[in-house]
Amino acid sequence: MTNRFRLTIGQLNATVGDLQGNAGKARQAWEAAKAAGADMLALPEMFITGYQTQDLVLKPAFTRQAEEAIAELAALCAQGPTLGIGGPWRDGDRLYNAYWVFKDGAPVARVLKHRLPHKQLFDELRLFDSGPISGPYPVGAARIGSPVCEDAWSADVAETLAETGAEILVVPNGSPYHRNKLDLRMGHMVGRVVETGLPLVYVNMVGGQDDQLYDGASFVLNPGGHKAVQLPPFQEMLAHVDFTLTDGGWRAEPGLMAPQPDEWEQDYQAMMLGLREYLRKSGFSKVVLGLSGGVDSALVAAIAADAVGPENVHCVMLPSEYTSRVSLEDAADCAARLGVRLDTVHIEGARDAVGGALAHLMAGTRPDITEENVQSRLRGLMLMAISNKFGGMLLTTGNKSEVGVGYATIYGDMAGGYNPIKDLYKTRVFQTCRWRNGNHRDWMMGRAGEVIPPRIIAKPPSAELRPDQKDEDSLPPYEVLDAILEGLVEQDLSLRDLVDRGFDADTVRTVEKLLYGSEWKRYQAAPGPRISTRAFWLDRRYPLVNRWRDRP
Ligand SMILES: Nc1ncnc2c1ncn2[C@@H]1O[C@H](COP(=O)(O)OP(=O)(O)OC[C@H]2O[C@@H]([n+]3cccc(C(=O)O)c3)[C@H](O)[C@@H]2O)[C@@H](O)[C@H]1O
Ligand SMILES: Nc1ncnc2c1ncn2[C@@H]1O[C@H](COP(=O)(O)OP(=O)(O)OP(=O)(O)O)[C@@H](O)[C@H]1O
Ligand SMILES: NC(=O)CC[C@H](N)C(=O)O
Repeated sequence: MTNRFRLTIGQLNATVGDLQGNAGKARQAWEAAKAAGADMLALPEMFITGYQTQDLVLKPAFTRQAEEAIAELAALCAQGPTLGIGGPWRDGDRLYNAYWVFKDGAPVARVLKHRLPHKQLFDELRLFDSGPISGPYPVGAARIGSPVCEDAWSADVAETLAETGAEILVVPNGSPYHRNKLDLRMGHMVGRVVETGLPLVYVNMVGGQDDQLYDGASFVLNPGGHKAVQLPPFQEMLAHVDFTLTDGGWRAEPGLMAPQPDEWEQDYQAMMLGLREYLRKSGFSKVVLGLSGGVDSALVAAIAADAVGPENVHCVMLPSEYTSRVSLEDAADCAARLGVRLDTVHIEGARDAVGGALAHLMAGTRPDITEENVQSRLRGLMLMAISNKFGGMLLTTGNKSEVGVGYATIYGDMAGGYNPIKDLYKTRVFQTCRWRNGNHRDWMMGRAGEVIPPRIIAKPPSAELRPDQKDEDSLPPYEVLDAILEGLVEQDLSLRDLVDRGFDADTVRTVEKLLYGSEWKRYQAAPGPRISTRAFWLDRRYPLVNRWRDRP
C-alpha cells in the first residue's frame, strides 16, 4: 500500500446557473490535477450550479440539467484522479445539497449535507432536505470523510466520520465573506481536528454572487490544529497538497502559506471584487456615477477604477447653484488623480423646467424638501440617460449609515444598479479612503498613490441640496449614528441597552424611528457587497409595515 496521497484543492469561481461553464472549469481543473499526479480533485460545495442558487434550485428542470451536467463531466473525467464536486440531487420528492464523488466515470459516493444553515443570509431548510450523515469513501490509499460546509461547524458529522473510518476530512464549502470570517472558520475547523485527531482540508469557492462574496482562503490543518497550507483570499487557484502516512495517520506536508490581509484590505478587496463580479456576471464592462466632490462618490469611483480600470469609469459632475467651488475643484482633482473621465452636466435648466411645469400645482406652497429632491432626481435621470446611451451601469453611493436611516432620495441618488459601499458605515468610509491612498495591490486596476484628495476626506459631509447644508444638521454625528446603528442592526440591542451604554435616549429613539421607517426604501435600493455580519437584505429581513417601536 502506498503511503502518499495528493489532493488538489480547486479554489475556483463558479457562476450561478452556468452549468456548462462550471462543468468546463471543473474539467480543466481535473486535467491539471491529473497532470500533477493527484489522487483527488476537490471542488467546492454546489460547484456545478454555482452558489447560492436561492429558489432556482427548486425548479425540477434546473436540478435535472445540473445532474446531467455532473454525469457528463464524470464521464469525461475517466482515467485520472477521483473527482469531488458539489451539486444537487433529487430523489423522488426529496432534494439534497450533495457532494458527488466519481472515479473513472463511476460514482464512488454521494455525500448528503446533514446540517442545513438557516441563519443570517442562509435559508437552506426552505430549499433542501437534510440527509443522513454519510460514511467515508475510499480514494487511493486513503479514506475520506466529507462534511459539507455547515456540517463541519459542529462536532457530530466529523465525529461520526472519524468513528466510521475516515482518515482525512475534506470539507467542500460555499462560505461567504464577512469581516474577519477566516478567524471564525479556523476556530470551528480547529475544533474538528482536535476532536477527531484527523487532518482537515477546507476547500472554499471564490467569486461574487448577488450581494455575497466567496473569499476562498482555503486551508489545510494537521491534527492538533497546526496549519500546513493557507491559500490567499479572493483569488482563483489550484493547490496540490501532499499527505504522508505516518504511524499516527495521514499528515499534510507544509505548502503555500499566504499571508492574510488586515480587515481594511479584506473589506476593500471584497467591495472591489463584489463590484467587478456583479458587473462581469451581469454582462457589463463599464460604469457611470455622479462625482460630487464628496467622500462617498470619491470612494466609489476609486473602487470602480480598481474593479474595471479607470478607462471604464465615467464620472459626471452635475452642479447646481448650491454646489460649492470646493466641490467642483475636488471632483475634478479626484477624477484627474484616478485617471477617469469627468463630464459636467448642469441641472439648473432642467430643474427650472420641472418647476415651471409644476408651477400651477405648487402655487401657494413653500419651497421644502420637494424642490431639494427634484435636484437629486434630475441627477438620477441624467445619469440613467447616460447609462442607457453608453451602456455603463449606474453606481449608487450611499454608505451603510445613510442606507440605515434612509438618508437618500428614492428615485434620486438611489437610482442605480449596484452600490459598492452599501455595507460600509460612514466612519469606516474615511479610513477606507486613507487605506486606499496608502496602499496599492496587484489586484487593483487603478493607479497607485493618493487617488482620493485628502481635502475630500477632511471636509464635513454635505448633500448640497440647499445653501450651507451639512449632514449633521439632519443626523447625529456619524460616530454616534454608527455606534447606535451597529447596536440596533448588528447586535440587536434594545433601546435600554443603548441608553445604558451612555447614548442619549432621544437620539437613540430617533435613530430607531429612522431605521424602521426606511425599510421600504431599502427594499427598493440597489444591492451591494456584504462585508458585515448583518448586511441589509438577506441577513436582515424586516417588515415594510411595522408599528412596533422599542420601549426606551
Ligand atoms: N412607507 C412608504 N412606502 C412607500 N413609499 C413611501 C413610504 N413612505 C414614504 N414614501 C414615499 O417616499 C417619499 C419620501 O421619500 P423621498 O422622496 O426619498 O424623500 P425624503 O426621505 O423625505 O428626503 C430625502 C432625504 O435624503 C437626504 N439626502 C441625503 C444625501 C443625499 C441626498 C441626495 O438626494 O443627493 C439626499 C435629504 O437631505 C433628505 O433628508 C414620500 O413623498 C412618499 O412618496
Ligand atoms: N453635484 C453633484 N454632481 C454629481 N453627482 C452628485 C452631485 N451631488 C450629489 N451627487 C450624487 O448623489 C450622491 C449623494 O450625494 P451626497 O452629497 O449625499 O454624497 P457624497 O457627496 O458622495 O458624499 P458626502 O456625504 O461626503 O457629501 C453622490 O454620491 C453623487 O453620486
Ligand atoms: N454553505 C454553508 O453551509 C454556509 C454556512 C457556513 N456556516 C458558513 O458561513 O461558512
